[in-house]
Amino acid sequence: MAHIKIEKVSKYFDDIKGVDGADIAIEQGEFFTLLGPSGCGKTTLLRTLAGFYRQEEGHIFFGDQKIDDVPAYKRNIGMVFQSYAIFPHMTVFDNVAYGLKARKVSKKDIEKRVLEALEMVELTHLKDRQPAQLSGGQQQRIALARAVVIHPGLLLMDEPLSNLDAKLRLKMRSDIRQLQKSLNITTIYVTHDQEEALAVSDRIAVLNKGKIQQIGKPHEIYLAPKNKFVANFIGTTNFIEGDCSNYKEDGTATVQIAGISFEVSLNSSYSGKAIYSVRPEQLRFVDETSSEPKAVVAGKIIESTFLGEKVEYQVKLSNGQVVQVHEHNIQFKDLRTDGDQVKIDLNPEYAVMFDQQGEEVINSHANSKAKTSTKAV
Ligand SMILES: Nc1ncnc2c1ncn2[C@@H]1O[C@H](COP(=O)(O)OP(=O)(O)OP(=O)(O)O)[C@@H](O)[C@H]1O
Repeated sequence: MAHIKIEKVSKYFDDIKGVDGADIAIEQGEFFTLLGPSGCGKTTLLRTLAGFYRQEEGHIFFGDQKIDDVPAYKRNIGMVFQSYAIFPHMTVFDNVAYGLKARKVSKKDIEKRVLEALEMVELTHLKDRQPAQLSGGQQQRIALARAVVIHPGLLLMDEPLSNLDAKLRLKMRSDIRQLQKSLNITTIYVTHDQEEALAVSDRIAVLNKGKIQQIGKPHEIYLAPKNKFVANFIGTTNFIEGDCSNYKEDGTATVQIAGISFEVSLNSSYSGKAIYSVRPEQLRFVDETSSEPKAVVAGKIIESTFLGEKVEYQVKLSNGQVVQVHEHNIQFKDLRTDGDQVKIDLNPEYAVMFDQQGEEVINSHANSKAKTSTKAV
């Protein structure tokens, strides 16, 4: 049985649907991330789970217990927010002890558990300090210790790293993940940062306008996006418009893109405009020696940016469209410069093709062979 089950939950603010029919089942110990742009409903869903909002539709279960009518303070949830929300007038120790005192835990047990929690976040040596004497990263660690010290059944984190600088963010996200794994706490994490989501999550739900677009493991979301929104929101991709025609019994059809045409396998019959999505690192330059290029199109490099581990090229195709190509493992001899004429394999094997509206995947691409868990419940 799922540890947390969100069943067709909708939360309205007058006529705005903050969350629209969310269906999610989360396993014990899972690190589950709600990812999406500003205003997509991440915080609303988190606050509904916490019991700060009451959903208008649907139900929430913790195990087999329906908790729709359980007040927030009885849900046994630990929370960490973007603003550290720690008490400025209390010491680090007292901040962490707060939830235990409220639960009338004995003084001896409070001492033991607070020290354990501070040890986990490596703050034992600062236990007598006031929060104002601590850095942002240290303050967020107090918030984390305070959330886990109550031994919550569920840990909710709302953009906990957004106030930290880039380097500290990387360190903290890996610390959070390790702590979460070692405690095996089911965690729901909110972020709008797709790289962060890919790095920390067991699974991700991508939201847009209150609706879940896709649920899957990080690689599934990245390699097999279910619609144009997800392909665009996660990572970088090239969208190339084309036409799909001539569907045959064997499941193949002809796609015309950027002045060339080639065969693709479709999931089912389709003809009409299509949107072809291919990631910059999946595109490759080809020459006479390349093995089996499938869909070669000519172009000219109009901008190259050397970034050490990779070079990012902007390539203008012969039909005028500009695509991004990222090359890794660069050797001196491979470097290309502005104005170079190149040929690119549009590589249908790894591309995802959407219908004209960008709502459905129409091709059966290599990535669809990966097992996907896009079903919500
Ligand atoms: N208290 C409220 N009253 C009215 N509308 C609200 C309220 N809270 C959220 N909304 C609306 O509900 C939608 C979802 O908001 P929410 O804060 O959940 O988004 P979010 O994905 O967390 O965004 P952000 O990343 O900017 O925090 C938005 O359209 C927002 O304007």
